Amino acid sequence: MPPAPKAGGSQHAPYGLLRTVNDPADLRRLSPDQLSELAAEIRAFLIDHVSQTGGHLGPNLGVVELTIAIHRVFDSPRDPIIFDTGHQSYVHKIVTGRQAGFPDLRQKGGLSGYPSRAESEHDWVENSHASTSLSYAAGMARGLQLQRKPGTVVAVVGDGALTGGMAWEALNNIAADEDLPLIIVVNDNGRSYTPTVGGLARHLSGLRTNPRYEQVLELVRRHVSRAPLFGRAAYDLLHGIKAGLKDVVAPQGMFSDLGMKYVGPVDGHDEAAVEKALRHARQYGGPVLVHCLTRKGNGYPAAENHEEDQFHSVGKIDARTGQAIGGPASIKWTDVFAEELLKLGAVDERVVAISAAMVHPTGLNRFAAAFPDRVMDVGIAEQHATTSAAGLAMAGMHPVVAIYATFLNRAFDQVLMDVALHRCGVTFVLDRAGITGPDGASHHGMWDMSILQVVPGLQLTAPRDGTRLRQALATALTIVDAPSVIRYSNQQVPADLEAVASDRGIDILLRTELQPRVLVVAYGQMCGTGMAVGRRLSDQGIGVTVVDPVWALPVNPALIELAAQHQLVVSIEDNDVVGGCGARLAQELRFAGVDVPFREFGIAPDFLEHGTRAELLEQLGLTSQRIARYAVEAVVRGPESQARRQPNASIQGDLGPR
Ligand SMILES: Cc1ncc(C[n+]2csc(CCOP(=O)(O)OP(=O)(O)O)c2C)c(N)n1
Ligand SMILES: CC(=O)[C@@H](O)[C@H](O)COP(=O)(O)O
Ligand SMILES: [Mg+2]
Repeated sequence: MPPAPKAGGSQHAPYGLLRTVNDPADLRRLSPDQLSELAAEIRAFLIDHVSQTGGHLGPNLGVVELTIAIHRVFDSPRDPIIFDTGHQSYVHKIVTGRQAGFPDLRQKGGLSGYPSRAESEHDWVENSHASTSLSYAAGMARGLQLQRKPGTVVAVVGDGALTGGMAWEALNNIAADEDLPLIIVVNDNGRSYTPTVGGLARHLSGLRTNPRYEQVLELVRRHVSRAPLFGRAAYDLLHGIKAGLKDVVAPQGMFSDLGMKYVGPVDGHDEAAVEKALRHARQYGGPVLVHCLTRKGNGYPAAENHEEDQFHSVGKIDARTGQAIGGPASIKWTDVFAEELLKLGAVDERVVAISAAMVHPTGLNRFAAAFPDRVMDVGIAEQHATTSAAGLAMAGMHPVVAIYATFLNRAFDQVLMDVALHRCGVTFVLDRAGITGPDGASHHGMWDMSILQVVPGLQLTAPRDGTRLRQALATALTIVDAPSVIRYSNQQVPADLEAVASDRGIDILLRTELQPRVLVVAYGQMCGTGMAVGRRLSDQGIGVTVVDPVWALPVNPALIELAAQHQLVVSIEDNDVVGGCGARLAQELRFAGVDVPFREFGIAPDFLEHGTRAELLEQLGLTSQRIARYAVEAVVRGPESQARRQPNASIQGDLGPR
C-alpha cells in the first residue's frame, strides 16, 4: 500500500528514493527492499499528480513493478520498449527522467499522456490506437536482425489490446520466426475498461493457473538438478516433467500451440518474479510471450474498487477518497445519445448496438442494461464491429455502431466495402468527433468527415444541439439502404439553437434584413461559432445568412441554390479542412457552375499536440473573430485581398499561427 497522500490532494511529498532515479540505470543499483520502497513511492507519486491533472491513473498503477522489472532487465533504448496504446507509460516516463513534467501532464506544452519521441529517446510509439505494438515490435526486431545490431525489442500489450485484429496479424508472423529478438509482455489485468470479452479473455483466464504451477515447477527444478543424472538427460527429464506439469496443472496455451515460447503466468506485482521471467525469456533468444497477471488501479482501493473501469481514465479527483472534484457533471452529447437510443430501442426491436470495448464511454451501458442481448461488445475490434454490423443489417436488424471518431479511421474499408457497397443500413454514432484535447494527436476526431465523404451513398449529420441529435438518430434508423453517420464532440451539449426558417432541409439560423452578401455554413457544434460570425458581420453592416445544413452529406441542392444568392461563402467545421464537408460543398458548387468565392475554415491538416479544446481552436484560428475578420476584408476589399500571402503558401500557413 503506498504511503497515503496527505489530505487535500497534491502535496508533492518528498520522494526520497524516487528522486534518485533519473535513468533506468539507477534502477539496477537498487536492492530488493529498495525496489519495494520505490514501487510504493511511484504509486504515491502517480496518485498525487494524476489526481491533480487527470489521466490514466488505473492502468499506470497496474504496471509499476512490471515497468521497473523491464527497465532493470533490458537496456532501453538499445532494447526498444513499445507500449501498446501508450496510456500506461507514465511509470516508464517517471523512471526515464521525466518526473518534473508531471504537474503539466496532458496540458498544452506539457508532458504528453502517451509516449513522445520529442520527449525522450526511450519513447518510440505515440499513436494511442490500440493493438499496434506487436506489429511495430516485429518490424523493429526484424530491423535489428537485418542490421546485425544487438538488442531485444520488448512490447507491452494489454489483454484488451490483444483482442484487436492487428495483434493477431502480428502474432501469426512472429510465431513463425523463431530467431526474432522479441519479448511480448502481456499485461493481463482482465480488463479493457470493463472485463475484457471474448474467447481470448477466457483463454487467458484459463492460463491463470494457480501460482502453484510455478512453485511445483521450482520444486522439480531444484530436486532434479541435484539428481545423479546430469547434462542432457537431466534437462530432458526436467523438460518432460515441465511439459507434463503444464498439461496437468495448466491447459496448454494457444500461444505455445502457435509455436510461441510462453512464460507464465507470473504475478505482475512481484517485481522479482517478473524480472526472473524476463531474464529467462531473454536467454531464450527467439520470440517469447511473458504472461503477467496485474490489477488495474493496484494499491489504490478507490481505483481497484471502482466497478465501472477501475479508474481507467480520471478527471481531477480527491487523492484520498478518489471522489471527482469539480462542479456537477454537465450534460454531454453522449448522455443525450444514450437516452434517445434507449427510447427508440424500446419501440424498435431492429435496433442493436455494437461497441469496441467501450460500452460505457460511448453511452451504451443504459441500453445494455435494458436490452442485454441487443448490445455486442466485440473487444477492441472496430473492423470486426463494422463488418459484423453489415451482417446484422443483412439479417434485418438496424445496428448502431457507437465508436470514437478517431477509431473509425481503421475501419474505413469496412465502411466502404462491407457496409456501403452492399447498401447496408448501419448507423455509426461517432463520439469524440473534432478536437478532443488532452489525449493529443491520435485522439482528435478530425478525419471522419474527410474520409467518409468519399463513401458513395453515405449520409452524415453533425447535430448542433441535443434536439437535433435526437431527431438525427430517429431519422438514421429509417435509412435502411446506406450507412448513416452522426458525429458529435466530447463537450457538453450546447443550448438548443432554433432555426428562424427552414429551406428544404436546410436550417436557417440567422438572416439579416440587409441584402445578404455572406453565407456562413456551419457544421455541428461549430454553429455557435457561425452565429457569432453572423452577429459580427451584421454589426459591421454586412448582410449575412447563417445556416446549418443538418444532413451535411450528401450535399443538399438547396444549399447550392442558397450559395448562388451570396457574394461569399464561408464554411466552418470541427474536422480536417482538407476533404471536409466545406471542401465537398465547394466542389459541388464548382460542379454546379456556381462561381462564388468560398473559404473553408477547419482544422489544419496536421498532427495537433494535446491541450484544451479552447486552446487548440484558438491556435487553429477557428474563432469567430478570425473568421469574421476574413469575411469583412473579403467582402469590403474583394476576395483577392485575401489571396494567399505567398504564392506557394500551404493550407496550414493560411489558417493563422501554428
Ligand atoms: C483502436 C482503439 N480502440 C479503442 C481505444 C480506447 N481504449 C484505450 S485503452 C482501452 C482499453 C485497453 O485495455 P488493455 O489493452 O487491456 O490495457 P489496460 O488499460 O487494461 O492496461 C481502450 C478500449 C483505443 N485506444 N484504440
Ligand atoms: C487511451 C484511450 O484511448 C482512452 O482511454 C481515451 O483516453 C479515453 O478518452 P475519453 O477520456 O475522451 O473517454
Ligand atoms: Mg487490460
